[in-house]
Amino acid sequence: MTETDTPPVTASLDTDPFAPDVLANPLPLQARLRDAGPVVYLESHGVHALARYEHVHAVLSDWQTFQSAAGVGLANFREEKPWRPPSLLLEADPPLHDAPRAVLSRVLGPRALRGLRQAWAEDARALVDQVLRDTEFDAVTALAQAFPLRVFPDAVGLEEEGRHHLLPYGDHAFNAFGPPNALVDKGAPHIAGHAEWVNGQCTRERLAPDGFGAAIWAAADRGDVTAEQAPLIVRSLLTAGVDTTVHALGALLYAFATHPEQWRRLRADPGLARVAFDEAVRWESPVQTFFRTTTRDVEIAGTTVPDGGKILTFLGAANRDPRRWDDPDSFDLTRDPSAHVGFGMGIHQCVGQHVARLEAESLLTALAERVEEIELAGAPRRHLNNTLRAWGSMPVRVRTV
Ligand code: HEM
Ligand SMILES: O=C(O)c1ccc(-c2ccccn2)cc1
Repeated sequence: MTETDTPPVTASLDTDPFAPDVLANPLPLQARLRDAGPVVYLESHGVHALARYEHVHAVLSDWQTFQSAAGVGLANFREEKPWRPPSLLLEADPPLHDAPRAVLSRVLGPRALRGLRQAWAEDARALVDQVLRDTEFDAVTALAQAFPLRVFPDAVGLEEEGRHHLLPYGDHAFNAFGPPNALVDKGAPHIAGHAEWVNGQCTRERLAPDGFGAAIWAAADRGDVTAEQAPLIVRSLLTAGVDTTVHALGALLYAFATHPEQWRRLRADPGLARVAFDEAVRWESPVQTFFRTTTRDVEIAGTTVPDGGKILTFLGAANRDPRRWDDPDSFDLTRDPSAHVGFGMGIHQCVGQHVARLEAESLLTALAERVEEIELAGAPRRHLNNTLRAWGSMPVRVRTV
């Protein structure tokens, strides 16, 4: 065998990316994964990991070779029953994916949201005025959780009673993409109660006549999707649309509380609110990882992954890849973050991203009008989740005008 015949050896690591200490601070493992090679075999779960921007982008852009229908978690739906009926968007490939996606693209699209802009801006100002009666508060509970939970359930058309089920339902759903570890065990005893309320809210009669939910049922009445599909499409909003934005807003507030010069830049130019949100999503990546499943034996950068193999894409690592980003670890409003993979990439790229951006812009604009300085008033505490990077609490101190 000459030198050139020797096949490249695939790097492997025995670190568990879903271990509590790694979830609390994933940055060292992300750097090790990026540097170990384009593809790294994770012995802990028998999967192949991608942490460099180039390969994460390429895999998410090729839905035929790297499918979603076998699940986007560690569980392989070809071998085991999902914990709940699969999502018609997230856990479906074309053609099944096409009609539900087209419906949500319209229901959640920028044009549909124009009617919410004024109301959300006013609601954000009302919340901020109320919170700023104190100069110290917990930014997670008072803002990052409070604002989405004030505006999003109303926009969907949910009943008032029972909305406390939303956060724990989503938290369990995102834990369930990981391995069956202690985080999944913690949520399992309660998920039936949360799911009963969530699934009940997806039925036509329990939805207000003028929200995203009613618009999905109207699409079923038009025949764009079937009446059987409509409740599952509404369920997508309730699963994917709450915890993600709560933790993205947490990331945004943490970024500004630890970068006073960037806060001054935003106050000087409030038009930076939207780019600030995307830079926070790149920098913290509230959605850290998820999987794809190969549909054939496929070679990725010299490593052959067999058909049915699970590929773990590290969005957080890709969003800080020095091969793609200058000074990736800095939170910097002068950069163009638009190519980040924090909302995914390709046909499954987040269909709710415009809703998330409008929530963030509404809240951030209201804060920038009144808060001259914001800083941490104590050590923030992480909330651990197998998929989400989140803050459990974040004491802050503000100086207002
Ligand atoms: C900052 C907040 C958010 C982040 C970081 C986020 C992130 C993501 C990511 C990474 C994906 C791709 C998953 C994959 O490729 O398998 C995704 C898909 C999705 N997101 Fe979001 N999301 C956010 C907010 C929302 C909101 C507010 C909604 C609903 C209103 C939503 C609904 C969905 C749905 C339905 C999908 C599946 C799309 C498809 O498979 O075609 N997300 N999101
Ligand atoms: O359609 C659903 O139920 C659903 C849609 C999207 C997600 C998701 C998964 C990973 C990263 C971001 N979002 C979860 C659930």
